[in-house]
Amino acid sequence: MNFSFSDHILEVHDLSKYFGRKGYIVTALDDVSLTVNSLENIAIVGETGSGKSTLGRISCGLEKPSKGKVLLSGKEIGSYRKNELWKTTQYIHQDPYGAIDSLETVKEILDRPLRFLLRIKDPSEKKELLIEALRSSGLSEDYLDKKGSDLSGGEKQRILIARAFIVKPKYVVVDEPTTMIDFIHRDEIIGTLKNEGEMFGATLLLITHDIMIVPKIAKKVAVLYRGKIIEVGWTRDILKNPLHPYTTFLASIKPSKLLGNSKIMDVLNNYGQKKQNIVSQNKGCSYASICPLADNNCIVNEPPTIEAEENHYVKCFKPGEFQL
Ligand SMILES: Nc1ncnc2c1ncn2[C@@H]1O[C@H](COP(=O)(O)OP(=O)(O)OP(=O)(O)O)[C@@H](O)[C@H]1O
Repeated sequence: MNFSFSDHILEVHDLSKYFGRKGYIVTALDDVSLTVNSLENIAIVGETGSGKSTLGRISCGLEKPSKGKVLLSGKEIGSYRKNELWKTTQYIHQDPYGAIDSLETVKEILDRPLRFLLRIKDPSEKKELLIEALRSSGLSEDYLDKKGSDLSGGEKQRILIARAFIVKPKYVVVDEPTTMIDFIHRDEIIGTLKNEGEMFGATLLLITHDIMIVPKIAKKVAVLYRGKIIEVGWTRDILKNPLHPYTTFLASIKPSKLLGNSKIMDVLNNYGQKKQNIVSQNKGCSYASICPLADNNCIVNEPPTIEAEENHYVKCFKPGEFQL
């Protein structure tokens, strides 16, 4: 499935990733193709284990594909020098608690990319960049001397955002930015990410379980299910008119303000658990084992990818037939 734009920041072609685990192979990604235009943020949604982080990590060079290729700004990702790669792309980790050393000061954390990637030595230039990075992520200069242990989860997340954008990357992968954050701070973090992307001219790839935050930040969305893209298109089209039964299910979850992310994840994970009682299939649609519409054709044959409306692709024999 190829969602095509001009001026591509990212092109993923026929990407597969296999992990060997305890004598058997896990297919984390299965023949994924995706094209992302510059400055058009994309969200990758799907349940636990669907391959979102693997796709994000490969797309910014943190992991190597088993098959296929990735072009970043038109250049094969494997051919970047390390220094050049980390000035072009950054990855914001999903766990701000694990990613920030509690003994380091904010100044030390933010200084590292300035020293090792941008090679900035002049102290006044450094200070200016540090303050700019803090301000644009919603924190004041006073944070420079705070230690990791002094920061709340939301503040840690903002420091990770500041650290990523301080090098002015063109492409940033943001892995589950709100999972470990209080529900009430979720929108603020999403707003900060969106503003930073716009301010620094970076395209974001947002990885999330939570389809509700997608329209706040991403123009496009790709839905992953068991390592395959099963639907991709403009966010507004997919939320208004989901065509794959799985996307229909995702789009139907309307959390109240009282529901936190963990609750949404529980719903999705419980839904995914049903799979475990069903014999896994090698052929056919990967969703057939739990799809309410599946018939013998879906079990035996792999569904084609069709363009159901302009720039709205779905991999299903019965697009749009499932309603909740
Ligand atoms: N380093 C690894 N070694 C072995 N298996 C892995 C590794 N990384 C991922 N996997 C497996 O690949 C599959 C996809 O994992 P991935 O983390 O990409 O999914 P995800 O959709 O991001 O899940 P989550 O939302 O829980 O982070 C899973 O079955 C996972 O167990």
